[in-house]
Amino acid sequence: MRVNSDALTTLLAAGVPIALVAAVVTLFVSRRRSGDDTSTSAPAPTIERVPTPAAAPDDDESPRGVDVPPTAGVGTLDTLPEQAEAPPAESGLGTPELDVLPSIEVPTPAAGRLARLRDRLARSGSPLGTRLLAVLSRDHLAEDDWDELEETLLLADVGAGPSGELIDALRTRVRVEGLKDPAQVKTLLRAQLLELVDPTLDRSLHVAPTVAADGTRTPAVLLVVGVNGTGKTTTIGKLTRLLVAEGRSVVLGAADTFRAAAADQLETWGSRVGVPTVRSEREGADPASVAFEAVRTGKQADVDVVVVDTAGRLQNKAGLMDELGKITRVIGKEAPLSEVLLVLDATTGQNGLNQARVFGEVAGVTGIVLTKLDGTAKGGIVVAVQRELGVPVKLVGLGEGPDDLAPFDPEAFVDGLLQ
Ligand SMILES: Nc1nc2c(ncn2[C@@H]2O[C@H](COP(=O)(O)OP(=O)(O)OP(=O)(O)O)[C@@H](O)[C@H]2O)c(=O)[nH]1
Repeated sequence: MRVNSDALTTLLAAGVPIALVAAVVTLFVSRRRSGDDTSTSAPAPTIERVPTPAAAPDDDESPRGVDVPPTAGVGTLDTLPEQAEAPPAESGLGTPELDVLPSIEVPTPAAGRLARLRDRLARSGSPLGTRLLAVLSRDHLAEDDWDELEETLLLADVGAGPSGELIDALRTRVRVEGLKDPAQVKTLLRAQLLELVDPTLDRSLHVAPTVAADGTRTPAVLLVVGVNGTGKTTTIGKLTRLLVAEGRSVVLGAADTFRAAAADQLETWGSRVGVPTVRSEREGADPASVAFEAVRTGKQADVDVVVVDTAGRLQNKAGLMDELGKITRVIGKEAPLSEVLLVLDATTGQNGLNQARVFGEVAGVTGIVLTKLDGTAKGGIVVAVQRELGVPVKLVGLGEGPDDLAPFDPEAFVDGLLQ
């Protein structure tokens, strides 16, 4: 690793306890994986931070100056005792200072969430479905009616291309089949909308670690990108809960170093469900360094998934490309990226689509998370953004609550629109 004198000074000033704390995270996670149950709620230690130089790849993109706080190893354990446990005395960490922190929460499983998606869409008034059905149930559909239908779709952010396709398909079938009965019209509309949303796309989240022939496991790495304020950190928090609810072990990487509060926010989300966060104590630290350390820590700790948050607060495409390119290259030294999730705010309409286009070009997006779907009746953005990027919406944000994130289900979504 080449380190210039400034960087060296910074490195020493930052004090980097990577090896030590990674070992603690490893101990914590391996205990959790092995299912050890410490049913007594022993308070866990606060680990003293010891400056240790970070090992890193041997080039200019070497990560440095990252702290790996043992956030998971803390808590009064009254719900999931196996999730947070003090390292044993033989770990060489010395006498731990005892600390009492909040209990670890039990997130709700994903299963019940799809129904909530339907409820939320229905409660949002869903003018798309209601207005479409109101027009389609008229006795004779004149040219103006078809224009009104198309306008309704456009207003719901479905996009010009898909709206035109849906109207053409509906027109043909209504004419050919002579449909009048509202129930039949609704069934037809449902089928057409579903086709637009495309139930054939693979919406599974790739979160399984890979296992080499020799049995070595490499965690799945999820990189979360998007413009600031779209809900990246919140989404990672919610997603972490979803993963924990499925029994997966997780490490978070706070590579949004632009704002110190973002790392605090992520750490808080993680600690609520016993998940550690790798972060830098310095605002403005190299995001790629944090990302690298998070993945390396996740590997050492043998976790299932590493989720990396990013800032997305860049002024231009070239800067964004540089930063995300560096993050992905540096992560790639440790593990392949399993998913690049683009977080988009559903309420931003065309602006969101422009963002999607840029991130799609620079970040190799594999899935979309559409947040704040609870705050808009314009569900058509699902169709438009999938068309724009050619990748599926995999998750949707349905509120600010900790479990308001659901795997996207096309049928539940369309039914929600048509309620
Ligand atoms: N209603 C609603 N609010 C949401 C949803 N997801 C996130 N939010 C809110 O959106 C706001 C921004 O969320 P953050 O997670 O901080 O956004 P970010 O993209 O990480 O922003 P930066 O850290 O500035 O890059 C917060 O107030 C969240 O509570 C959602 O699905 N529904």
